[in-house]
Order: sequence, then C-alpha cells, then structure tokens
Amino acid sequence: MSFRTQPLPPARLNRCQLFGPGSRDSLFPKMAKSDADVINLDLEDSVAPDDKDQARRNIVQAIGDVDWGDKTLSVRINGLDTPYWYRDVVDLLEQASDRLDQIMIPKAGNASDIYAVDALVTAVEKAKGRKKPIRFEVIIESAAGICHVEDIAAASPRLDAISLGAADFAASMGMATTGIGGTQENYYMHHAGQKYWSDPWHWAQAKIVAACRTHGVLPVDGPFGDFSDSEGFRAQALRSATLGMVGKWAIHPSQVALANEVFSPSQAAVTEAREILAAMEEATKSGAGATVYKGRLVDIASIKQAEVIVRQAELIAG
Ligand SMILES: CC(C)(COP(=O)(O)OP(=O)(O)OC[C@H]1O[C@@H](n2cnc3c(N)ncnc32)[C@H](O)[C@@H]1OP(=O)(O)O)[C@@H](O)C(=O)NCCC(=O)NCCSC(=O)C[C@H](O)C(=O)O
Ligand SMILES: [Mg+2]
Repeated sequence: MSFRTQPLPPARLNRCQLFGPGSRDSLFPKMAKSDADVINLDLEDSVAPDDKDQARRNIVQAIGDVDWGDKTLSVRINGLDTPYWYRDVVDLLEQASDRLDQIMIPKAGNASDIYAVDALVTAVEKAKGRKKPIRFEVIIESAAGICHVEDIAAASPRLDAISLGAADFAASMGMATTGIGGTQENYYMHHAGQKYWSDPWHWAQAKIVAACRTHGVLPVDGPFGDFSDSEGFRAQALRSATLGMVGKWAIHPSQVALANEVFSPSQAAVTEAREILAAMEEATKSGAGATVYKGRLVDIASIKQAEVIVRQAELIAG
C-alpha cells in the first residue's frame, strides 16, 4: 500500500438507481414506492427541450411533496454545453426542499466541469442558507470524460459516485452500435469455427472503478436499454459487480429487482466471508499471516476482500 491509504467510499446503498423523466410526474410516486436505493429524476435527455421548464417545476414540487422514504434523491441536470444547466441548479437549490440529496452531472469532460457546478452550487447554498450540502454524481459518457476520469474523481469533495453512460459514451467514441450497454453482436473473437463474445464496456468500466477507488467514490454501471432482456441485464450487472461496481441504473421498474439481487451479496457469500475472517483471526493469533480455508490459500489480502462483502451486507441489514 502506498503511504496514502485508499479512502472508503460513502457508506450508502447504491445497488439500483431508478430513472424517470421529470416531464412524467405521474411516475414519481411509483418511483418513490420502488425498491431502488437511489432515485434519479431526469431533466436531461429523457426530457424534450420544450418540456424543460415544466419538468423543472414538477421536480421542485415533488422533492417536497412526495414521500421518498430513506432513498437517496438525485436530480440529473442538463449538460454544461446547454443553456439549461445553470437554471436547473439555481431553481433546484433556491426552490427545492432540503430533501434533495444529490445533483447528477452528465457528460463531464474534465475536472473543470465539476469545479464550475461546485462553484455555482456553493454560491446558491450560501445565499439561501441551505443547511445540507448537496452531493454530486457524475456520468462519464464521452471520450474526454474517460480520458480525464481520474481528475474528475478528485474534482470535488461533494463527489459521491461516478456512473458510466453507455449510450452517449458509444456515440462519443464512434462505436458502431445503437445498443445501450450489453453484448454487442460484432464484438467477438473467432476460434475453431466458434464465436466468443467479448465485452466492449470492460475497459471503460475498469478505468472508472480504478479512478473511483483511488478517491473514495462509488463506481456505478449505467443503463441497459433493452428492458425486455432480463438475462442480458443480469449478465451485464454481474460483470460490473465482478469488476467492483456497486450498482446499476434501472430505466424501467422491471430492472430494479434484478439490480438489487446482483449487487446484494448472497447469504452464502456473506457466510464464507465471515468464515474467512474467523479463519484469519485464528491464524493471526498463532502468528501466521496465511492459512488454508476450504483447501485454498487465504491471507491478509483475503481479509480485505472478505470485509468488502461483510461491509455491504451490514449496510443492507441497516
Ligand atoms: C422506458 C419507458 C418510456 C417505458 O414507459 P412505459 O411505456 O410507461 O412502460 P410500461 O408500460 O412497461 O410501464 C409499466 C408500469 O411501470 C410504470 N413505469 C414505467 N416507467 C417507470 C419508471 N421509470 N419508474 C417507475 N414506474 C415506471 C408505468 O407507469 C406502468 O405502471 P402501471 O400502469 O401502474 O402498471 C419508461 O420506463 C421511462 O421513461 N423510463 C426512464 C427513461 C429515462 O429516464 N431515461 C434516462 C436515463 S437513460 C440515459 O439517459 C442514457 C445515458 O445517459 C447514457 O448516455 O447511457
Ligand atoms: Mg447520456
């Protein structure tokens, strides 16, 4: 370990982030009753330009009126390349109640984007005497964003999470697909007459996870567009979880249970993690740094691996 130890990310559940357009306020109570840990009310790409003002009003009102329970309540503002984003921030912070937890910043290209939003948020918070500091989530969904992801992850003490936005990312990278996440038909290896599909999102996800873990930020997988394909969603989510991501977006209510299932450690995994910790405690007492658990090596690194699982289980148990 370097002299600078790795910071822990915020201790909050983020297994599923359910999205809904700010222009469809009839969905808000349904979103609030869902089992998602995070709610993202959208002002950006799911809202048509002519509906932006009404969507903003809907969201400001619903933040105070709807019972959001103990969910993290987030609003995705418009991108910094649009004329809408400053009004999103100002109206949310001047008019919405303290129930708002987080602002999601889309299409971040570099750390200065986060700095700019932070400056505006800080000024309005001070002017209005808001007691609860707004947290940030950023979406990496461009070539510039992925190139600068480490700077972005360090850009603001408000930053809690970073997501990968597969649709805009694919467009920005010039990828030959209109699919939002998941397996891409033409991304395969060929061997002995067989196709072996590979994962085009893997490197971007791994880069986001490394940047997030370096700076104590939660790495999150973004949308999976084909909400009729639950097995495709599950496979994508399992790959993300294996790489270290803590959760995934849902763009339809049918995806919430799937994300919660994948990003909650199974009872068997928790039992095994606790057994490894117990085995290592015994080993440590006898002065050993390693021991054998179920026929395989476990050592001091295994303690840290097991603690990841136990911490997540404890968070879920509340
Ligand atoms: C995708 C949808 C437009 C589908 O809506 P709809 O046709 O109404 O779906 P269903 O008829 O199947 O709905 C069944 C019931 O579920 C309710 N419902 C639908 N959507 C939601 C929701 N998001 N949250 C809660 N409840 C929902 C319906 O009202 C039905 O209820 P009932 O009649 O009582 O049974 C729609 O799901 C939708 O708008 N989804 C969110 C889209 C969105 O927010 N997109 C933005 C995020 S993805 C993105 O931006 C890409 C990213 O940035 C990137 O670059 O990768
Ligand atoms: Mg996007």
